[in-house]
Amino acid sequence: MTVDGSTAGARPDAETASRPRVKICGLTRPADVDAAIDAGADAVGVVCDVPIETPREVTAERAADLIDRVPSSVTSVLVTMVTDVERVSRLAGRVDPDAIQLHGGVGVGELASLRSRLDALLFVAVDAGADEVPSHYDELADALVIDSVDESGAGGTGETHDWRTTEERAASLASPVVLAGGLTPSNVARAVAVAHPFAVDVSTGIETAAGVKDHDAVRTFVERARAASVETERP
Ligand SMILES: O=C(O)c1ccccc1NCC(=O)[C@H](O)[C@H](O)COP(=O)(O)O
Repeated sequence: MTVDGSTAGARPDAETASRPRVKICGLTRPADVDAAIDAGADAVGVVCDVPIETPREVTAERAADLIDRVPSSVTSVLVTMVTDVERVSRLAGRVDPDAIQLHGGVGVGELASLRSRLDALLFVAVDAGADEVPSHYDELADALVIDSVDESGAGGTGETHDWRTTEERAASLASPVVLAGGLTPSNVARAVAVAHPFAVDVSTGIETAAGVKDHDAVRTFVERARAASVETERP
């Protein structure tokens, strides 16, 4: 899931330019990574180094193994709540993802530093309920993940938010917007129709148990998200 409108390594045609990209997140098992890739996901995410209790957190070693399975045509994303520049750089060095998704807030100095030091895309999570998006996020991030986060800024809540508000917010942002929070195979087409995101991101809504993906749900989610056109649904 590059952020210039193409899938990594491929030129976008008219069809791929108008469809939302799909990120499958919170992967903890090799079979689930393979299932997401086989289903046609544009990006896959693993959660590592977060200060909250979550069954989706994996060690850096496991994160590296999972990301090692991801072909170059799919964007691998390391999701973390660490923002200390040295620590993120070390983690990125061990795991070697295409992109890093930061949750929990990140200052302008840290974000600028990460931007200049890391050879990875930077996605920053934004609280869907916050009044405004910090301007440095829009200036320095490669994409903004508008998510239903908890009080610590963590994602993976399984909660939806007001997609209409997200759509209005996205219109004022220069960065591509990734819609996350409570998406499921049943609601993703409607979410795309309302919010017109660049990409959709799902974890909880395709699980049989926390951290375990339902492969049928993964396939259905990707199919329905891909079938939903951002351009043709725009009013
Ligand atoms: O999944 C977690 O437990 C998690 C913990 C801390 C930071 C981020 C986390 N997950 C991020 C994601 O899985 C996605 O970006 C998104 O939040 C998925 O939301 P949902 O579909 O509601 O689970």
